[in-house]
Amino acid sequence: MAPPAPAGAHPTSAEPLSRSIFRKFLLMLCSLLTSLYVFYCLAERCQTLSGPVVGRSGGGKEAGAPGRGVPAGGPGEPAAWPAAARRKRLLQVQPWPRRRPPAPLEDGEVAAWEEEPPGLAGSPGGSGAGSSVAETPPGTLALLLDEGSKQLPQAIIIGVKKGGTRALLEFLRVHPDVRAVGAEPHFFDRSYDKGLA
Ligand SMILES: Nc1ncnc2c1ncn2[C@@H]1O[C@H](COP(=O)(O)OS(=O)(=O)O)[C@@H](OP(=O)(O)O)[C@H]1O
Repeated sequence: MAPPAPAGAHPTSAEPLSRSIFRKFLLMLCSLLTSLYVFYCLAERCQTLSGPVVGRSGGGKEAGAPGRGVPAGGPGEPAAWPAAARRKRLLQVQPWPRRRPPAPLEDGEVAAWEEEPPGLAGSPGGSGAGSSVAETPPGTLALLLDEGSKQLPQAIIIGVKKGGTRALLEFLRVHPDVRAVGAEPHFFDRSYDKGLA
């Protein structure tokens, strides 16, 4: 019968083998956890840098298509994303408040309306809202809008006659993010009594 090994004696062969396996297992576990953490961080990063959404209405009609509301270099170009985000705010839908407009201005004239409807395609000042104005009889603000959409213009040009309002309208129309009406609606001086409906 063998006496028990004294303290500090050389361990048996089975003991270092189990320790070696345990160390390898720990090493593999640490590597696995590190890999999972890195993968998680990369997934979060990719989710944050996902492509911008342009517009809210119109489905995928203009999303990814060249033109209004899409970065010039394509939807996947990171350098153009900040500009696209700003444009997205410009193209967001503005709610249509159900209330009467303020009192008409004295000695004032509504010269033109500027609007930026969401998801509108086409050239600025072209056949969009401008053609609606030309075809719809005056008296309602609906004539400023495309069919099926209701929204107030985001900007209104107000000025006296011969005050240069037409020139201002034409200058603004040049901007690609401005959709201007084709004709002056004269809402406050001609159609105010009919309301917004
Ligand atoms: N920047 C600038 N400087 C000087 N004059 C200018 C400017 N922009 C427009 N105009 C003149 O303004 C006149 C047109 O004004 P409106 O567009 O307000 O006319 S309207 O009342 O809407 O029909 C029109 O004048 P008339 O040609 O005498 O009618 C324009 O020539």
